[in-house]
Amino acid sequence: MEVKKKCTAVVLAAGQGTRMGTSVQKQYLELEGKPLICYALKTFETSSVIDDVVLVVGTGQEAYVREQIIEPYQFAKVTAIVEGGRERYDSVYEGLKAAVRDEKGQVRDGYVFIHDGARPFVDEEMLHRQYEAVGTYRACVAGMPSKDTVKLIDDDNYAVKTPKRKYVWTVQTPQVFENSLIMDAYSKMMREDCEGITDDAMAVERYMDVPVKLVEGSYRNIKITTPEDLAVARTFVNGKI
Ligand SMILES: Nc1ccn([C@@H]2O[C@H](COP(=O)(O)OP(=O)(O)OP(=O)(O)O)[C@@H](O)[C@H]2O)c(=O)n1
Ligand SMILES: C[C@](O)(CO)[C@H](O)COP(=O)(O)O
Repeated sequence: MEVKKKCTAVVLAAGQGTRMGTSVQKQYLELEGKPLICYALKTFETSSVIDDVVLVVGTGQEAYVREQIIEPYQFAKVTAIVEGGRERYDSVYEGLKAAVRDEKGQVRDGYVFIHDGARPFVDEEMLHRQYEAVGTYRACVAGMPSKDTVKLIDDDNYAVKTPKRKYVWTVQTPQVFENSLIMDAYSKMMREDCEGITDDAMAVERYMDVPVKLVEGSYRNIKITTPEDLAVARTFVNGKI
């Protein structure tokens, strides 16, 4: 029987939530009785795939997060809380450094699941699909076929290209990688060029000779970005759809 590889989730909660426009950062907004970040953390806590969690928070927020999130909700799998950086990729890199190294500082065998704390509806089935896929492909990201036609535009908003819709997926998190692959990709990227990087797969696409596999996520796995997303999230939590 194959031995299960260690899986660490890096959960990102160091963003400002500018597009949400609230004084409280969106990951700590209350969603039907508990902070939004608790939904993803609970899924990882109860998952049979995820062994431990590194939580990436904003500067100076560690005590707040311990007192208001980790302790009251008993998230025992959160073994490290680290401070993130200015851009999402800075935060991911901080999380990765804490997630993939052993006591001797070597990158250990295993997989890392990088997840936006602002996506509350990651689910256990998705984690299983990704665990299966990463064993084969080394790099896999959750995504779904685009429901809309997508246009590439120029700086003046003129359409320049319309890709065939069957080839267009919108990408989500978790984005899952072999530890050594994503560490190599991120280390190179942080040294060389992070321009325009908006997801983790791009680090592998840009710096490693390994194709990234898209794995079915879920249409419920939305990122809470603007106020209308919160209304949808409430509907999901209340089981109305
Ligand atoms: N420097 C950053 C930026 C983002 N994130 C995290 O990355 C996820 C996805 O980012 P996004 O939705 O863009 O969040 P924000 O950066 O907070 O939002 P905005 O761009 O509207 O400010 C979120 O869980 C966010 O907390 C992070 O940890 N560190
Ligand atoms: C990683 C991501 O969630 C995939 O859709 C997304 O790219 C994050 O982007 P944002 O600019 O931080 O919202």
